Amino acid sequence: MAQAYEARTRLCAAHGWPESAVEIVPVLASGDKVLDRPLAEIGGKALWTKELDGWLIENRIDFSVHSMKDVETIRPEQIAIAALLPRADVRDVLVGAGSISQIPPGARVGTSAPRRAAQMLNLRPDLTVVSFRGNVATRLAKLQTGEAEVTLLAAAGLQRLNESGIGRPLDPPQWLPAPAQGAIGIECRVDDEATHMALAAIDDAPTRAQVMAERALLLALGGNCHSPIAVWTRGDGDLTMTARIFSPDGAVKVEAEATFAAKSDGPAELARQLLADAPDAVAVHFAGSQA
Ligand SMILES: NCc1[nH]cc(CCC(=O)O)c1CC(=O)O
Repeated sequence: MAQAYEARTRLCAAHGWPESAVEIVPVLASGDKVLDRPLAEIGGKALWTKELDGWLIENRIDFSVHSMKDVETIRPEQIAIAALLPRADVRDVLVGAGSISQIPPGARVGTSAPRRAAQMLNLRPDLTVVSFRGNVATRLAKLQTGEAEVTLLAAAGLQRLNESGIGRPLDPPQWLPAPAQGAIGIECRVDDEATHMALAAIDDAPTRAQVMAERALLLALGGNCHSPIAVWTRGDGDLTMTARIFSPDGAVKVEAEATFAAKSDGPAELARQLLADAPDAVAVHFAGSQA
């Protein structure tokens, strides 16, 4: 909802519209309904877009607002990513300890994200990962009740909830975010030219360059919610991308870095390099290119 309000504010400001020109229709995603199992188990990312995609295609809404981290790499052909809002803080924050090295030996890390679990176990093999789902408030409550000592959350999500005081940001290159983390995307029907044009006015070019490159990397890796992929991209016209893939237990980490032009096949090339360098223990978790 915070993302939807931000999208409305930017859209109305760009066109001089009153906020009443945009009606916000809350739609509960299945990912928010099923909270007792890890996302990877119940079907992954489509859980965040399925309902809204249906509403959009059936003309019940004119555009939908998503956290791009939750949007699958292959979209329905009727749907266009019409705008990407200026990217917020891409970092994860650590809650429950002042730094990764200060986490008590053998502590439990609450997370259901394969990327966060593998990345943490790679740095701290002594830790134990426990499954942690739900919204920010639920996850923080689980820390309070002692289900885990530490957890990881996206800084962008906390900022949108006015909770940016929580936790310690984890800086790249030690800790890398998820593909498209911190970016809000707005989608409309491909054939709705008026809405597409209205939304194009608030599209942020550097964010689009980075997010599309990260989505291209994910696609070329054949990545999904079961595959721990972390990536950090900086730049605009020329992008520098650092990408890591892990074995689920964090024991193996493969890294590659490259600088390439936006919209080039740089991300696919980087993906090929990662998969070529990955031992079978890691590569087996990826479908390879053309996923
Ligand atoms: N469904 C998880 C999810 N998807 C997007 C965000 C945060 C906002 C963002 O990264 O844009 C979160 C919460 C989290 O990872 O802590």
